[in-house]
Amino acid sequence: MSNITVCVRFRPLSLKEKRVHGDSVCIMCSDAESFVFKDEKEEDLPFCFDRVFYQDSAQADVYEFLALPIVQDTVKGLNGTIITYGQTGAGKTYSMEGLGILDCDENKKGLLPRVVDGIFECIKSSPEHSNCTVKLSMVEIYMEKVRDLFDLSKDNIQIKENKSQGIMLSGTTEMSILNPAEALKFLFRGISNRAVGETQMNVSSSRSHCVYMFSIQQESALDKRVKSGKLILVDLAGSEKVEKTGAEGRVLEEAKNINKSLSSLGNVINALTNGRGNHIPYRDSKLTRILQDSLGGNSRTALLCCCSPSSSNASESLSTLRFGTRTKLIKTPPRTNTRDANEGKDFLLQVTDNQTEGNSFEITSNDVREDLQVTGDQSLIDSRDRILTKLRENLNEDDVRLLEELFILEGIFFDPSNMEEFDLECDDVICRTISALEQAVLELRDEVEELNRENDNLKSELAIGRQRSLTSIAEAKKSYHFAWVISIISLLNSLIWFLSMFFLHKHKV
Ligand SMILES: Nc1ncnc2c1ncn2[C@@H]1O[C@H](COP(=O)(O)OP(=O)(O)OP(=O)(O)O)[C@@H](O)[C@H]1O
Repeated sequence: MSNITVCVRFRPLSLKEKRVHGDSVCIMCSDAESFVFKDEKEEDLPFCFDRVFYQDSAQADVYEFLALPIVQDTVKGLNGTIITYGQTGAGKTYSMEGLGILDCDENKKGLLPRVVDGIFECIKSSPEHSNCTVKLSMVEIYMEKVRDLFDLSKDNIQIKENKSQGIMLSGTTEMSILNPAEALKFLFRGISNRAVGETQMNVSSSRSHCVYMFSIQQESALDKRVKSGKLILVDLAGSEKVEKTGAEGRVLEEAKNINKSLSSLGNVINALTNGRGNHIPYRDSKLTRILQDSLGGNSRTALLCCCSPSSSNASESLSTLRFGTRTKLIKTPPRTNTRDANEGKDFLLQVTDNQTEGNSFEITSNDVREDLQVTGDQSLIDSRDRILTKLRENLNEDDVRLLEELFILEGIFFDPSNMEEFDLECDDVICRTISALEQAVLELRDEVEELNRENDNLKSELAIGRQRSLTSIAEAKKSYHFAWVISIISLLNSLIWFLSMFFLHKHKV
């Protein structure tokens, strides 16, 4: 079991912060892993993380500690994720890209260009590097829609789930990249298409969550096994207090969407760490759905919490630090993704081929079938009705009506092959439905467990009762034999008495 690596980075005070609030900072450095934070009430709060990067930290140090081990693992076939999180203007994009993705200043290069270099260096030193492909796709989540940054006409990409490959973005444009220079060119193109706007905290503020996905495949020349690693970098949009930033109109709408998806991320992390093993609300937002594998599944993940050191931003920085502390409690065990070469080719087809969209529902429908052990037609109908009842409890009326129109009245029972028929606009409803369905399955599973427990109790009570009855029957048999013996003895006694009387009478004693 490996933890998510959580690091904190404080950027230098900005000119504006210095001008308006002076040099006052809210942190006192203890060492490379810990510091003391002074909150708004001037109370000292100690914090400890995997690594703390202070104001004068170098971009190269952040890359080497946080990203390089993940890059190396991705080339070996593990999935990896690197996320930058923090208040707007806290330094997420600077950490991710540097001053600009094509900026030539070696010291200021961010994680992305270094990751690209790292991927190709690791491939070069790998023994299987001759049969290797690297692909890049880029999407942004803007106002709860996933947009392809390489093809802006694809502005509502669907998030799908496949049993073997996990979460996939169906139909996104994938660029094959042969060297770092080519990768930078594509990154520049995608980044230029991002939604950026001016806020009071940042003149060039990212108004969307940006997701960079590198997929690396290597086919072994020896045994033809394919190793595939997926490396996801996420530059989150910054959280902001709208009352503080004075956002209005479109900027306010954007801020509301950003804050909503970040709060869904917080809810997922709380659910993953509260130790109750309950339902994880991944489907509450596009962001959490895309990060599902990274947070709760098959990925080695690092989180960089970016903060302003200024006392004027203490409350925002404190909330970022608390988010980081909570995330540190998640455990994710990464697995190597290896399969046969032919299987690997199928995967490549699946990612690019829209015809396979239906596969996304495979897990849910199979799980439901397995969970309910549906075998015959009648039990299938019974199970469907029970699930529908549960769904009705968890969905609003409109969703249930649409759901019925979509596939229940048609007699379709979550059959993946029928999924293509659905209007893509209904995807949100389907997502909520599947979420509710998962909840229903969990509840039904609890019910089944409860019934099994009751069944076990009844069985043991029955066994005790049976044992008692057997003992009673044995005792009754004993008493019955005893009664027989006593009766025979009494009969013999009577006979003796009768014969004695007869003898006495006959001889006139
Ligand atoms: N470590 C750093 N060293 C020097 N300058 C930095 C550092 N971090 C951030 N900056 C500067 O601070 C400003 C805001 O940073 P950046 O745009 O990265 O913030 P952000 O967290 O991405 O904000 P938003 O969420 O609004 O996009 C930029 O001008 C950036 O160059």
